[in-house]
Amino acid sequence: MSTTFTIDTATSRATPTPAPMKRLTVPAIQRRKFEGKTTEPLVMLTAYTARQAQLLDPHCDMLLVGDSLGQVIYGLPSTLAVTLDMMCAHGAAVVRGSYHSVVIIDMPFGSYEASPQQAFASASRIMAETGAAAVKLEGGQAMAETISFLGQRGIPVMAHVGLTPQAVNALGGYGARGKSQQEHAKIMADARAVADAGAFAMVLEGVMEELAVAVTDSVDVPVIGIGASAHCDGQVLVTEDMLGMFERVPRFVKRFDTIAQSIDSAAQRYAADVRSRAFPTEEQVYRPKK
Ligand SMILES: Nc1nc(=O)c2c([nH]1)NC[C@@H]1CN(c3ccc(C(=O)N[C@@H](CCC(=O)O)C(=O)O)cc3)CN21
Ligand SMILES: CC(C)C(=O)C(=O)O
Ligand SMILES: [Mg+2]
Repeated sequence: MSTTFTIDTATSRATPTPAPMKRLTVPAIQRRKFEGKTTEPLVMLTAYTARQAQLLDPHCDMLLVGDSLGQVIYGLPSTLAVTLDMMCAHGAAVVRGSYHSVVIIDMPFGSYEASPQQAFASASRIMAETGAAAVKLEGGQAMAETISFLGQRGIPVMAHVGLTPQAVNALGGYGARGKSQQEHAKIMADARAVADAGAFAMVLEGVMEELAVAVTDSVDVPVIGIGASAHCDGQVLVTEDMLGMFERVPRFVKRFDTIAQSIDSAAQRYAADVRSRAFPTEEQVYRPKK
């Protein structure tokens, strides 16, 4: 009896046939907007490692390698110091760990804003080194030309409007956006501009709910909310926030577990067992067979 193998085009690795699940595509995600009011919302979570991707992948439509890894993985104070090297290393790991979800990689601060040409150089490196399906970048009207430039050259772009964390210094903090009439109009114009420029979907972060509903109803691509509205076409959260890794989280996070407590408890019991020589026992040491 011989086993047949499939070469996974995303990972170039041989996997036993049949593959567990079919890979979703960017056009399939974009089409979800038009499949009617009964369509289920799109499910997106962040992933930064191969094993995390493996565990989340079967439950998601999209996995985002977010620049939030700066804070979550590297202990940085904001996303501003995240580099292309970091995004490529974690992006490749997530693609290796996933078979089903569309993998999207955040473009880090400083790697795309100067010109469409700079954005293409950075995005093409991300696509080549990771095997991801798309990139995400922050900004509205100011990024429309860049989104269209990348799209025309074969790089699908997810936009990110509303609270854009890479602009934290200009915004003056991480507070909700769209409270004034002026800000409401600006964010609505940003959403329309990125949709018109050909973004296949957009993240809408940290905005007043009324604005989130209006944006979702005003653009013809999926709007993925975070601190936005249940009316959005999908939702995203940072996985570590959702798992309860942190004591303090933004208002928009729902905690589905409390893994910080599990890790603390396990480390405490490991330390006690080492100090009392209760670990290792005969189960964990190598002895000659009898
Ligand atoms: N772990 C994590 N989760 C995120 O959602 C996230 C990141 N990191 N890093 C990148 C950005 C930064 N984001 C943030 C960061 C802080 C708040 C926050 O503290 N929100 C407060 C209100 C703050 C204010 O009013 O000034 C809240 O209670 O919602 C929100 C979004 C969202 N993104
Ligand atoms: C919070 C999501 C949308 C993000 O951009 C990130 O994780 O970096
Ligand atoms: Mg981000």
